[in-house]
Amino acid sequence: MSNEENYIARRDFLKLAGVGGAGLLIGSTGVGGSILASQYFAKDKKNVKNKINFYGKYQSGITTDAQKHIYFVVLTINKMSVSDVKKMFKLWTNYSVHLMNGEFVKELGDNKMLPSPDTGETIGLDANRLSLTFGISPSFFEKVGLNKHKPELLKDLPHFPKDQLDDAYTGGDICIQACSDDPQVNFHAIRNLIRVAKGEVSMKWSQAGFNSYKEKDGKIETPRNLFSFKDGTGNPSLHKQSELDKYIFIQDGWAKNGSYLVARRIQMLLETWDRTALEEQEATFGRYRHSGAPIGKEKEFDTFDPNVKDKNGENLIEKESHVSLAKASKTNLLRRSYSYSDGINSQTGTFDAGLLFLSFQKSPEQFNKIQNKMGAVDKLNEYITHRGSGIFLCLPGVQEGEYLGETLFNRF
Ligand SMILES: C=CC1=C(C)c2cc3[nH]c(cc4nc(cc5[nH]c(cc1n2)c(C)c5CCC(=O)O)C(CCC(=O)O)=C4C)c(C)c3C=C
Ligand SMILES: [Fe+2]
Repeated sequence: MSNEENYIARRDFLKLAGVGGAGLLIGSTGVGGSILASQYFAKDKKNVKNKINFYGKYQSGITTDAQKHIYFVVLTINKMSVSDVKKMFKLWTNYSVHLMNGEFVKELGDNKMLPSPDTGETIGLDANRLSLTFGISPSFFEKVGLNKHKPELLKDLPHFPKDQLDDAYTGGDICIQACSDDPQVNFHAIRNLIRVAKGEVSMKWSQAGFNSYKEKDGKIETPRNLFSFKDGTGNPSLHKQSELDKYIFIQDGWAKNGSYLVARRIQMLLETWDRTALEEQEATFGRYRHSGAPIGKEKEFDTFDPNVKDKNGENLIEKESHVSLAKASKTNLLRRSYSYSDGINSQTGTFDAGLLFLSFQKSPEQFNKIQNKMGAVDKLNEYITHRGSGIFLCLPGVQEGEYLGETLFNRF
C-alpha cells in the first residue's frame, strides 16, 4: 500500500481519536511500523434515520430486507501481500461504517487547493438503508498466496448448458455489493471504496440494478422482475434461524457466518417474451402472473405441488416449468436479485435488459445442483441467456473492534 494510503489511514486515526471519541482502540496486530497497527475503527451510530448496522453476526446485504437499488462491482487486484490486503480491508471497514452511518468517508474539508477527501455527491442525503457486502473469489486466494486457506468448496463454477458468458462480465477477485434506496448513495459508496484502494485494485465489471416495491396491508409485497412475475416467493424464510443455517450461512471454519455468493448477469429476451401468450408465460414458471400463486392454487404462498391435476386427472404444471425443476433439485438458496436495463444492443436493436441474479448459499453446490437440473430443459431458457458470472465467498460478519476478513487475515 502506498504512502498516501498510510497517510490517509493516519488522518483517519487522528480524526477518530479526536473529540467525540467515535472509534474504538484495538490492540497491535503486529503490522510492522504502520499506524494501522493500532487503529480505531468507527462505530455504528445509534438513532440514525434509515440506517443499517455494519457490525453483526453476518455481513449486511444478505438477510437485510432488500432495498430498491444495487450497484455491484467486481474488482481485480494486482499481486498483493497479505499485509497490504489486511490494510485495505481495515480501511474498507472504517469507510463502510461511515458510509452506512450516512456520513462521508472523511470530512469534506474546505481546502480549495486539495482534492476533496470524499467525493461528496451525497451531500444532503441520509444513509438510505445502505448495506455493503464484500466477497473474495478463488483467484483472490491465488494472487495473495493464501491458497492453503481457501475453503475446498470455493471453486470456479463449472460450465453450464446454454451458458454464453462474456469475459467482460465474468470472473474477478473481489466483489462489493452496495444496496440502498438511492442509486447515488450506492454509487458514492463504491466510488469512494475504490478510490482509497487506487493502485491496488482495478475495476473488472459492474452492474447497477433496481427493484420496485409495493406495500399492501402494511406488508411489502414480493417485487416483480421484468417478465412481470413475482420473484423471490420461494426463498427460505429469513425469520427462521434453522433456514439460515440450513441454506445460507457457512457453519464452521474461519469463514463461519460467511456465505457463498453466485452472481449471474442474465439477459432477458423481452421482445420474445412480449410476443408470448400469457398462458404460456404462466406455464413457463408454473405460477400465475397476477397473484404469484402456484398453478392450480389461489395464493402466492400456497404450497407448490408439481403434480397437481385438473378435474380430468391431467397434470396442470409441466415438468419442465422453471419452478418444478427448481423443486426437483431438492435444495434451495436465497435469491436477492435485481433487474437491470442497460440501453440497447446496437447490433440487434433490442433491449439489453435482464436480471442481475444474486444467490447466497452455504455451499456453491446448491446453485450448481439447481442450475444443472434446469440445464437445457427449463422452459425459461427460451427467454434468457446467461452472459456474466462470478462466485465469491462473502466474508463473515464483523464484530465491533474487528475488521473485514479478520478471521482469515489475522493468521498472518
Ligand atoms: C440456478 C438458480 C436459478 C436461476 C439462474 C434462476 C433464474 C431466473 N429465475 C427467474 C424467475 C423466477 N424464478 C422463480 C423461482 C425460483 N428460481 C430459482 C432458481 C433460479 N432461478 C429457485 C430456487 C426458485 C424457487 C423455487 C421454489 O422452491 O419455489 C420464480 C417463481 C417465484 C419465486 O419463487 O421467486 C420466478 C418468477 C428469472 C426471470 C430468471 C432469470 C432471468
Ligand atoms: Fe428462478
